[in-house]
Amino acid sequence: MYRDSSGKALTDYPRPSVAVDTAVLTVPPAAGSLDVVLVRGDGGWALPGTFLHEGETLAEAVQRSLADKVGLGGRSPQQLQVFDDPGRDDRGWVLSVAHVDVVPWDELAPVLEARRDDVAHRPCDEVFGLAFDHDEIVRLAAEHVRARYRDRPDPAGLVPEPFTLRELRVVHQAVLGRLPRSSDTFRRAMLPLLTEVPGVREGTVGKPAQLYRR
Ligand SMILES: O=P(O)(O)OC[C@H]1O[C@@H](O)[C@H](O)[C@@H]1O
Repeated sequence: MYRDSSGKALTDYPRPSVAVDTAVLTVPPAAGSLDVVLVRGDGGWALPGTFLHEGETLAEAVQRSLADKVGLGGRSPQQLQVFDDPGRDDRGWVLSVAHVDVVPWDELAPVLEARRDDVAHRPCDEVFGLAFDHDEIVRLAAEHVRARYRDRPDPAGLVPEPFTLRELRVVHQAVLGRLPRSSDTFRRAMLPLLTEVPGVREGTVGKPAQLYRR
């Protein structure tokens, strides 16, 4: 076993526990907001998270926590930031590696329905009083996703393809929490980044709208 010059092994020094947490974000239809998935735990509502097990990667721990606490599989959340305030968990010294994922509503809805007593979604901007420092993780995750949506058409793939410019703008508005820009400015910024596909969407009012993909 490795020992340093004073004869101590790594286990002779105080070590933090490591946890992972994930902000799973989505846009529910008609809600007009960027929502986060919350789970009911012993300390109240929280992000789905867990302690890292021996021999496990962070990505494996994230997938295990999403499967166990939300019932969500097949996702690969992205690392956001390490939360390392030594007092963040009053049970002891715990670092949390925060992750973020954006999941289309159609994929999330059946999962939420199956666990509706213990899993919920709330607008990110209205979430306060979560366990640990999870409020802060939600703020950071929302900022991260909003920054990605500022100049790119639906980078997380929330709008099913093909879509009209109006459908795209509605989702951008929900993610950003406000009207992104005038519809003309939005059109000018997004059009060069979209591929026109054959076909139009017939609406109840106005002219049929052109369809696009990312
Ligand atoms: O909920 P359990 O599994 O008890 O502990 C994991 C949580 O402990 C906290 O530091 C982390 O933020 C993570 O959410």
